Amino acid sequence: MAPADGGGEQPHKAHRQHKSGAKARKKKGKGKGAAGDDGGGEQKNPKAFAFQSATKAKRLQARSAEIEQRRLHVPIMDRSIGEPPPFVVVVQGPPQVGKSLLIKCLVKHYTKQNLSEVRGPITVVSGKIRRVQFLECPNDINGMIDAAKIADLALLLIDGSYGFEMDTFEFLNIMQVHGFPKVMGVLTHLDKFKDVKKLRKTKQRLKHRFWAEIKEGAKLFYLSGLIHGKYTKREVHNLARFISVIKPVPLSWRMAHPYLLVDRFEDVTPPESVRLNKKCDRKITLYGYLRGCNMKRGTNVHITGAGDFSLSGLTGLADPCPLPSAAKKRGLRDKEKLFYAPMSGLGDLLYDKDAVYININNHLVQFSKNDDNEAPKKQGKGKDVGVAMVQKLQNTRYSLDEKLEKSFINLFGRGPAAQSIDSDANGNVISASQDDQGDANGFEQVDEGTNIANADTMDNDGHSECSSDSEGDNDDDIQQRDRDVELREEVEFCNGRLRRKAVSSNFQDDIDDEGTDEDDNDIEDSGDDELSGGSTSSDDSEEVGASDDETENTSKWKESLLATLSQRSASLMQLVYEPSAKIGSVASEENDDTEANSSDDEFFVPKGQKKQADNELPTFDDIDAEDCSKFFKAKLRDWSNEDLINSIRDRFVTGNWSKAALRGQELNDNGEDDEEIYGDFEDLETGEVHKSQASENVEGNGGAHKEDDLEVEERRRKKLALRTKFNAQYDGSELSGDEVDGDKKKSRTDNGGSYFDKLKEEMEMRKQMNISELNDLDEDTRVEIEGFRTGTYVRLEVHGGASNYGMQ
Ligand SMILES: Nc1nc2c(ncn2[C@@H]2O[C@H](COP(=O)(O)OP(=O)(O)OP(=O)(O)O)[C@@H](O)[C@H]2O)c(=O)[nH]1
Repeated sequence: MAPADGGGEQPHKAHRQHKSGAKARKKKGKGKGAAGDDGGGEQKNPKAFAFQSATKAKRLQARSAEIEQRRLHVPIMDRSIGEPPPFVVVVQGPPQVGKSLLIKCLVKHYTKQNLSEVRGPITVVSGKIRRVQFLECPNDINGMIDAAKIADLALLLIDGSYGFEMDTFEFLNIMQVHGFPKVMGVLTHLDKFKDVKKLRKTKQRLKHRFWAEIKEGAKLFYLSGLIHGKYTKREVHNLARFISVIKPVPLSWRMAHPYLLVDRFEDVTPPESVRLNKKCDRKITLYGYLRGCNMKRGTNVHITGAGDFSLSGLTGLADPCPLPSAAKKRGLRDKEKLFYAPMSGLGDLLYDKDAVYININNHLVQFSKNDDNEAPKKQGKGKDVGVAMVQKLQNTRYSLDEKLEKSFINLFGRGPAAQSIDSDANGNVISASQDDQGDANGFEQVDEGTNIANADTMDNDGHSECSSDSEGDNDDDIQQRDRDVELREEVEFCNGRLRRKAVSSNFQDDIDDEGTDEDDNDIEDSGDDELSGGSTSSDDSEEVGASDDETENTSKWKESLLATLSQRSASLMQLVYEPSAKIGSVASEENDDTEANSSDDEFFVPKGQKKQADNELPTFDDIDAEDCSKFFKAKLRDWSNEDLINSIRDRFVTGNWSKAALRGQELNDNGEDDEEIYGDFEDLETGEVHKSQASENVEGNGGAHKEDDLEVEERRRKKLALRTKFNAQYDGSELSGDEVDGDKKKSRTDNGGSYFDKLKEEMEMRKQMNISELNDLDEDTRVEIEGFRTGTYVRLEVHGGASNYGMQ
């Protein structure tokens, strides 16, 4: 049929909206909800929306108040700026439980690299903004104590086929003392169970025992067994996901002290001194990521197991395992899956303060003596100079001792040979150390090579059905269960070694025991979806006083600054732009009163003597020192003295205010006088107009001032921007703007939330101000004032204490 209008477009039939029926009603309701045009039923019938039961309302109120209270924590000053240091995962368990294997599997998961042996901390990049450092906890009590101090997450490995051993409980107790970090249990050797029912019961029993020890709902992973000598990929993947999302618990002591987990160390003692005296004082360098808080030069350090030392050097190095740039792409490309394990012989480059060491795999460069004839063939071309040199060095017939002996004999000849012998000796010493290193590397790499070959065959494993379950919890309550469990140690010989079984009377340890099936489905039901349930809140009771963080280090950093400034020769910049005297005066101005007023004679009085003169009592300013608890005997003003009280009377309402006003008047008068003295005047004879200093500055240096003003203005704007950004992110302010529920708001204020919010805001503001101020300084000055920031890879140099390092 032809269209009625004779061509054009056929008009579409208009949509007919439902005016009645279910659809229309639904739409109506929606519209009301969104626009709220007619106020809805709440306005029409407020009674219907009022609470029905007073008890219920009371309970609701109590609940919301409880939730609110739980939200509140005394804020801790977070001093970290920039990239955070890697997250430390300590893998602990009794001997032969599978610690090394688990670390190897996790490293393989994150980096696709096979680790031949687990030695020292292993750093891997696990995400765009996250690095993880794995550490195998040694099987002795000292090792456990050290590991507990630095752990952010502890993976407790338990031999499922045997049950709990004493090592696990010992480590748990140690961790309790050091501020409990996050803990996850991992059951291994579950493949030893042939009976499925027995396996299920054992899992159940161990899970409840674990919960009793840590808390209800603590995470427990099950590694069901090995496939080609490795844990199944799926289970490792699940565990890795957990590790990646877990949030570290902020422990107040750790956040207030700088510490580092050393992942590499070198003995840099001159070989000659070692030769002369094997027990001479060694010089060692330690490398690691700085954690906790900033660290300044001149700090004393404690090396666990060795003692206290003063630092001879502290340098910041380039990050050996940097985070991939966050902005570029969404996921992590294979190339960027970085890792760093210098003690395990992984990683090609090692950076030092003034050198870079390159590791070359032996199978790539076959310099060993056996390949003497084959090497040139493999190269295809003639011998490279470098290759020839290395092989020549390998072909040395005489040992170092022999050569030294010979050179000693030659020395009597007094000919030109004596010189060459000298240099020879030096050369030998150097090459000897290189040889040593090469040998060591070679040894590791041979191992690695064989392992890689093995692993390649392992990789082709099929997936087994995964039964990895994680027992999640949604409960944030960190209160630990009461330890009313009686624990007994039973030493027995099992699987070729002595094992210390942990037997508790409250829990049936007999695996063969047929218990009730009450929770049989529990394990299978809980799954990976509970990832987010893992975060627990920390116990903040000990974190009071964190708000004073800014001031607590004041006196210390000023002291060290003054000391360094007085010692340091003036740099070129200072010579050109500032007289060195000025620096001294600025520093002394900042320092305490006594030091500022001290004469030259006093300046050269040794610090110790000065203290003695003060009757060895700490000064008032020591209260600001880092650990103020030590200085409680500080000599404060004697407020029983009447004169002293009178001297400050004017500052109170009862004081003589007229005097204070007079004083103010005098000050103003003086100011005016000054203006009169130095103000503008016109020389009537010459007709020259002299202007006051101030106005001259304003006019004459108008350009410069404008620039200054602009800078100030810009800085102010920057600060404001930061503040707004912070406010926008901050949940409290968001709520105050958007929150509709008046009750909630009220309870927040009532519960002191606003107080904590204010504290937090203040702290954040202070931090931002510090950052913006410090960013204006050049790097050296910044480090001098602030110290090295957390997350920096630092190199510590320590001198002395040979026997303590255990490296004779
Ligand atoms: N059947 C079975 N064997 C396992 C399991 N986990 C680890 N193993 C084996 O247990 C042995 C010890 O593993 P490691 O990783 O060396 O254990 P470890 O805890 O590092 O041992 P130490 O460093 O000596 O304390 C290895 O041969 C593993 O293959 C498992 O779940 N089932």
